[in-house]
Amino acid sequence: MTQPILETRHLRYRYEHSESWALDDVCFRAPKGKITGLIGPNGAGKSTLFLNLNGVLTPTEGEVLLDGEKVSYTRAGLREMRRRVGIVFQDPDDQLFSADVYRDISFGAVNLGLPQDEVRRRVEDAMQRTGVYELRQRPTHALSYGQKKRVAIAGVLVMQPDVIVLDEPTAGLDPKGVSDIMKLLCDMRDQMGITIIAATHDIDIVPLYCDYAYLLKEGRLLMDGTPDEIFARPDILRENNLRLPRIAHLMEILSDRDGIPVDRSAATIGRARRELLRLLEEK
Ligand SMILES: Nc1ncnc2c1ncn2[C@@H]1O[C@H](COP(=O)(O)OP(=O)(O)OP(=O)(O)O)[C@@H](O)[C@H]1O
Repeated sequence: MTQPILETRHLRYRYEHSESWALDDVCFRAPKGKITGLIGPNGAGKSTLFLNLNGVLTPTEGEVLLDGEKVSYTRAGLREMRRRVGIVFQDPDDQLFSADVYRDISFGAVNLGLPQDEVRRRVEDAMQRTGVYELRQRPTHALSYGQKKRVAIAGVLVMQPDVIVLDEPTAGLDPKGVSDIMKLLCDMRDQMGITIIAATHDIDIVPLYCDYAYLLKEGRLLMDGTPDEIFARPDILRENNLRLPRIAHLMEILSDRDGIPVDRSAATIGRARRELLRLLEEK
């Protein structure tokens, strides 16, 4: 793995009045400039981990490191952490509260005390990148769900973060909305070098867009690796109520129903392509 920009070491978190650990001994490393997926069933601890990753929650035990430095939970340390690690909640209505799109996106930059010109420059850049420029005067309540998601991402981009953490970025979107939002995240990685961490129940996102992934269950990390490594263990995914990606289902159908001798565990585009090319060459 390349150098992690954000890391937890033996992180444990227990909510007040709770007897069990929401996170237990979690060693999570987000490689710099990559997209890391976090998959896991309901209640696995994904949201709790995210809130620890940007300082909204303070670890009960263990530590969080940003760029190799232990996070300081002083006022200044937390302000710096929240500027560098942006969070996008699952429901954009939890994030948008200003009267119109422009004001909502500018909120964080205004709060940083930046000069007006710089605020305007950052907001315009964020609106262009997220494709919401045309909506800038609209009231936020008059936007579609997908548009609200983009505005929420733009509001984080104006902070010029190093890392953006997104809870279920594709939930509630139609298929085009899903590919548009994932393309936006890939562009932010490729053009701006932003590290992306995304929690998702949408397993198809992992082989298509993620560079690395973690599987979390009942507060513990069960497995991590590249998509190829993760999907080489379909038994573990099935045990945890996660289905295989569609690519793997296709390979299973070709193998089991049609009797074509492909490796039925090929779950990523790269492996499926290699399998199909191998077959063509053998013909
Ligand atoms: N405010 C809270 N107080 C007490 N327990 C909580 C609180 N929030 C979450 N929990 C518990 O912590 C554990 C992890 O929850 P969390 O919301 O982090 O999981 P998740 O993976 O994000 O779930 P989902 O996929 O359903 O959003 C669960 O057992 C949950 O009941």
